[in-house]
Amino acid sequence: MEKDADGFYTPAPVAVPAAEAEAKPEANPEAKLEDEEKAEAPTESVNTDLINSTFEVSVTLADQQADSSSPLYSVKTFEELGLHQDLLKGIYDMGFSKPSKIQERALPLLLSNPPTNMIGQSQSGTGKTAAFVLTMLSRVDFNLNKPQALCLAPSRELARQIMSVVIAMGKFTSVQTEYAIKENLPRNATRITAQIIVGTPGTMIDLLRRKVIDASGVRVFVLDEADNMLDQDGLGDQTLRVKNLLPKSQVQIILFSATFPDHVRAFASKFAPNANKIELQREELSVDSIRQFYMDCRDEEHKYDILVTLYTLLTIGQSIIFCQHRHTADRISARMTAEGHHVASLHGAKDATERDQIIDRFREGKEKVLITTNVIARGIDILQVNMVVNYDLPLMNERSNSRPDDVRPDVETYIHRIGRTGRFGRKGISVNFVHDRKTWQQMQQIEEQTGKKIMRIETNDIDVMEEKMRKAMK
Ligand SMILES: Nc1ncnc2c1ncn2[C@@H]1O[C@H](COP(=O)(O)OP(=O)(O)OP(=O)(O)O)[C@@H](O)[C@H]1O
Repeated sequence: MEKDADGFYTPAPVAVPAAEAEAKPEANPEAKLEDEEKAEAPTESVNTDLINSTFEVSVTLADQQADSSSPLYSVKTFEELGLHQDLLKGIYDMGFSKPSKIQERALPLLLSNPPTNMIGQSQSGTGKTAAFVLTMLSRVDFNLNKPQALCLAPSRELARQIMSVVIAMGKFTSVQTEYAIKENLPRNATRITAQIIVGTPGTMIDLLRRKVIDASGVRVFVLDEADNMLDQDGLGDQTLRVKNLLPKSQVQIILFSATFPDHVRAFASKFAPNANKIELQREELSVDSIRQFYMDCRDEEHKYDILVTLYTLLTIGQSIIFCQHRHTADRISARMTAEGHHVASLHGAKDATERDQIIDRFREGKEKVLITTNVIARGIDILQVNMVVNYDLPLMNERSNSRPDDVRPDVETYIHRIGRTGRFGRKGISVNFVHDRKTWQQMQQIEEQTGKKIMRIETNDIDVMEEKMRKAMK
């Protein structure tokens, strides 16, 4: 496979027999409800106007979009990508002026006829959403009142965010949209006539099974965070079941993610046979505009003290603090709140209404510090987030770790977590807390596997620490 000057691998489509794609066994399909959906409870009508926090951010994109080594670079204009006039209006209305590299590369392939499947990889925050949303909007017949494009995401927060992009980009079209996330539909809904449906896999399966969604007209099936959606340790079974409920031919399958680890790559190729592929190399996975640091903490308690010491820095812009467990997120946030700090916590055990309120308040800047779990490690796009803290490093789940004393870091989740900052060329910093030999080794493995240096920050000289971090954020 040849790598081109822009650092992308674009091999010819690889032929995989369609039958193989369906061959993956469904392990006890009824048993596993996605973790996300288990936690969901009744919610009120959905606020789709989610992207209302962008205007405060000033950024000079022009230089980066003119630098051929940047993932934001393109030689083409949106006009040259074959998009309908109404969609161009939507794009410019969102304030975009030039496509990013993934948009420039993927869109002509995605829009060409006959439709071809796509496996697309590009760093976090480089505009993959627009590429698949514009494809869905381009393939829909607005005169036909039936589902034509389905999009799946791993969390309700991400599904809601994607929907806000569909609505913003489709503003000058007559597109109709609907959610497939728990409790968002009226209970007595019998038939969805909307053309684009965005949701999470469990609810999508339910609506397809009950024929509330008639799949006969579906032409596009998108998986955002596709490696996560196809992972057999995670949502893979459910995603495959959705696919099996769609027509066997005519559906263009589109997979996008910033990461495609080896163990899902082969399955992805079977899931989306004969796909055009746009791939990155491992060392290209995280963007350079995110400066990575670590802090040596003495023990768990010291981690908490350091977090509190960082509070002023955390609130310069906005920050996301990632913990491994829900109870840690709750504990830290309760303690910080009791000590007079202003923080919010979000995880999958909270009910849907509360989750929606928390993320919306954070998006609007009403909360500046969000303490959370991996539930929002992927996809969430909030431009003012300039700092991510890995209070706990992300770890592979138990099934993937052979020995409990040799717990491996989850490098993909790490890449997605730090990618919540540094969006579309903005600067951001990430800070890892290490507090013992094990976490130190885990961080070293992350460093090795990503090929990016993680710099030490002193924890005992607050002024030096602040100065270093402020400088990296500028
Ligand atoms: N061509 C463009 N010009 C300006 N801004 C853009 C452009 N394309 C996307 N953006 C903005 O860049 C931000 C990141 O885009 P997006 O969320 O699609 O990234 P992503 O590649 O899907 O990231 P992740 O891997 O984290 O999901 C969004 O705020 C989006 O509105």
